[in-house]
Amino acid sequence: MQGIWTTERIRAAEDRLLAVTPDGELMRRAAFALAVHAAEMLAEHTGSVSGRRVTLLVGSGNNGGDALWAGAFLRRRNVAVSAILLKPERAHGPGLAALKRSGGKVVSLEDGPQWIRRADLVVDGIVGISARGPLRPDAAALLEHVSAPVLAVDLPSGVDPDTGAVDGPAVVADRTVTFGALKPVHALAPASCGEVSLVDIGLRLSEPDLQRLDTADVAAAWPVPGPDDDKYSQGVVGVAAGSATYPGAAVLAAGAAVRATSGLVRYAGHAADVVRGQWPEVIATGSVTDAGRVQAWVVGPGIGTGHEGREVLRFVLGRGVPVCADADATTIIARSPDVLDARDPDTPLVLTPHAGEFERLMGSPPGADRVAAARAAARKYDAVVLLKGHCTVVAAPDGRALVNTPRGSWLATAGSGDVLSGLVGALLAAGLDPWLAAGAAAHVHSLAGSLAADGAPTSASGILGAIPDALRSVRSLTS
Ligand SMILES: NC(=O)C1=CN([C@@H]2O[C@H](COP(=O)(O)OP(=O)(O)OC[C@H]3O[C@@H](n4cnc5c(N)ncnc54)[C@H](OP(=O)(O)O)[C@@H]3O)[C@@H](O)[C@H]2O)[C@@H](O)CC1
Ligand SMILES: Nc1ncnc2c1ncn2[C@@H]1O[C@H](COP(=O)(O)OP(=O)(O)O)[C@@H](O)[C@H]1O
Ligand SMILES: [K+]
Repeated sequence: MQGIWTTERIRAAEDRLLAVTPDGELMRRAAFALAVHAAEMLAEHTGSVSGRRVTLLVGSGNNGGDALWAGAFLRRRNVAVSAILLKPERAHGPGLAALKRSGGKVVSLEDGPQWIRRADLVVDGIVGISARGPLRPDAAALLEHVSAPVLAVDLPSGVDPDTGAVDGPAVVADRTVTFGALKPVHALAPASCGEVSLVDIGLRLSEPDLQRLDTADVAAAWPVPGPDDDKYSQGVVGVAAGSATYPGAAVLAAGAAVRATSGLVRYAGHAADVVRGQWPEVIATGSVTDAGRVQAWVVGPGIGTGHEGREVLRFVLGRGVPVCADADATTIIARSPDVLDARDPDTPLVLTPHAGEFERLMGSPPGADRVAAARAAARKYDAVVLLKGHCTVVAAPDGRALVNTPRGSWLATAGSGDVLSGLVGALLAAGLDPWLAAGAAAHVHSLAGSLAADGAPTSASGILGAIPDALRSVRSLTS
């Protein structure tokens, strides 16, 4: 697991470290690493370092100080460094002195645009973890002139450090070099951060506020059959999805369950014939009441939100096994919360809303702080909540939260959520902790999406077809 800490926690840890570190030492550690990355980017984009032009955007805090010191280090490699000071009277004193000593140039805010346009690389030192609200107009105006690659110091300015939300003009970085620990912005705003590099400056932090699964975590968690297993022992998953008019959801959710784990998948609903035709290995029946025993249910995609759907949901919630309630099932729960009375409070429930379904469940949209939103829903429903979106957040009622950072946006295609619910259900049936099941499913789902797309649009069927390759790629770490 990768740990992610809020800026409040990071600031407290920095204060502890600053108290036992010589003055300026931490900033120099940070800035040296920045300069190394800047040189690497110059070499990558222009073929050389010496003689290239770097322009620093320098705010009034330590983030600007990092940029100024990095500029001084770059001068040693004969880089032409110019610094635009947003508040000259408040620029970081020692950093500015170091830049001037090294032969770096300070240019006025008015002349800034031409220096930005001529740069081979722009270093964003406008704001770091003390940023508040949208970028101020003078900083925002400078960004209009940026066309060179951008290296962000600690985080891309204009993006909220704790939520990743963007409200107005903001830096879009090619690379972000961050110090001490990952902050929420790095997991929640991947498109603004670009490639993220973490530099160790010696910070010591305890339990993270947010986590991200490593491929190795997913590999370790994903169930594989052993010598003593048979088709039943690995957990049988039941899928209650689709309808005669909309059989696609049933085919996709059941198919994802088939591909996710070995063992057995049952289907119950009005699309039994179509599911059987597509997946002969699935045992399909017309109704949940005669589906047979399962160790987890996936319920909801395409079942409708009327009386029959409600009764199907009530039935599966009452079976005493984990349930992944998706799509129409989340809408039914929002409209008729009493269906949850059928649930044994000790059996796991995973809800997988997209933003619209979340709004139905909670009465308001997720808003800028999606982690807090998912946590609130998890508490309210005493369920694991997987909040879908570009970055998917998974929160448990006990407060654990993880984020799945996507590889592009290829998953934004019809039916893709049905594939995800099949994956979650298969992992629940195998007995995984529901929070980990949801996180691991989201991880493999997005990996399958990017493998299926491979640079061109894909479809839910494509994502489904790429699940084996995604699992092979994940598992290659363990073999
Ligand atoms: N501490 C450490 O150990 C280490 C810290 N390190 C570095 O320090 C960084 C944190 O530095 P920091 O705390 O000085 O604040 P920082 O983020 O630079 O902001 C400064 C000022 O910006 C302003 N401002 C705020 N919002 C704004 C907006 N929307 N638009 C425009 N301006 C805005 C506001 O100033 P104001 O003008 O309001 O007085 C605020 O005070 C951290 O990210 C890392 O890079 C590393 O060196 C490693 C060691
Ligand atoms: N812009 C995006 N980038 C990455 N993933 C996305 C994006 N938009 C949607 N997704 C993912 O695609 C899936 C869509 O699910 P859902 O909204 O239920 O669609 P459907 O109902 O068509 O199956 C979710 O896993 C979601 O996280
Ligand atoms: K920055």
